Amino acid sequence: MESPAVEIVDLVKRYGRTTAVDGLTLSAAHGAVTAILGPNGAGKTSTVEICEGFRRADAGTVKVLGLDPSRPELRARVGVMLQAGGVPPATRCGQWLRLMARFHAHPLDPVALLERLGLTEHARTPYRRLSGGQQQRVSLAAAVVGRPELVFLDEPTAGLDPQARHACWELVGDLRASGVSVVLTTHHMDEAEKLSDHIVIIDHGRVVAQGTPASLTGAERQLRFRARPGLSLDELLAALPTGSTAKESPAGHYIIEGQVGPALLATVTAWCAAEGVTADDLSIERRTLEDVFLELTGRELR
Ligand SMILES: Nc1ncnc2c1ncn2[C@@H]1O[C@H](COP(=O)(O)OP(=O)(O)OP(=O)(O)O)[C@@H](O)[C@H]1O
Repeated sequence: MESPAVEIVDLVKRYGRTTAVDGLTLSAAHGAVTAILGPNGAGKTSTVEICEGFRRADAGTVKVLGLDPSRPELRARVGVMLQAGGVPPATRCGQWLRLMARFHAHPLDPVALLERLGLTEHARTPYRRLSGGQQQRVSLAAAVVGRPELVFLDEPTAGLDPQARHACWELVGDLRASGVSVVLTTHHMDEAEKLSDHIVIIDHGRVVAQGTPASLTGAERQLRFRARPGLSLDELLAALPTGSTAKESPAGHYIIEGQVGPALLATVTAWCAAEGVTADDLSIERRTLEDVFLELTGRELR
């Protein structure tokens, strides 16, 4: 069996008294898109930057394309998109991409890449004069122009408008289709669900769940509605078939799980009518990745 593109075992990273990564184990398969999700401060960037060779681990092992991340030969094989850009401020983005392309044996065409990411008319603009979203796209282009075997994208669509976000998603889809392994971090659950083969949710520097998007969200459906906050869930549950669960999360948003079908729907609407409650936006849906994420990592702000 082919070894993973990235293999992390028992990784620990400390900054003084803060343990940012606390025994994290994960692997990212070859030719797949792996998304690392986690609340602010969960340890995503620390983990990714150790894989990129920018930070040193305090304990554990990390292998990137089978090699230690500090090995110089990885530079030609791995593309990196940093949160902070990493492009010299005075450099024109077209010039920067051409330079990056020259470091690689079989680069993508920089002109076509600029066009694809909507940067053609900004090719001669110094990096520091570009908008945040344009700078973000330049960093993305720089990460992939060398046609890497593996690419790390740290929050690639943060601050991008919907058009640019879609262009980025298409690019990631094409990378995957051409056999490139992609490891990305994101706070956008829809993006992770749409793009990834494998999702790893981390919190407090450890993996709390992982799997395919479908295995994480499950096949179970939920009935959801909005109504005034503080309805008696005990009374509602008493009216529902055994095995059902009901919760209010956040206030005024009700979620019922169990044998979700017409009978349950009828019971809920009848109960609401008897209580004089108007149930708005009543719908039957699958659990979303965001539901799973919040269940696993809580609602507390970090
Ligand atoms: N250079 C540093 N010095 C001190 N503490 C740091 C340093 N870098 C990160 N930390 C701390 O380590 C923890 C993990 O940070 P990290 O940037 O890895 O999280 P993250 O999951 O990428 O967060 P975000 O989603 O906000 O980007 C945080 O508590 C952060 O404050």
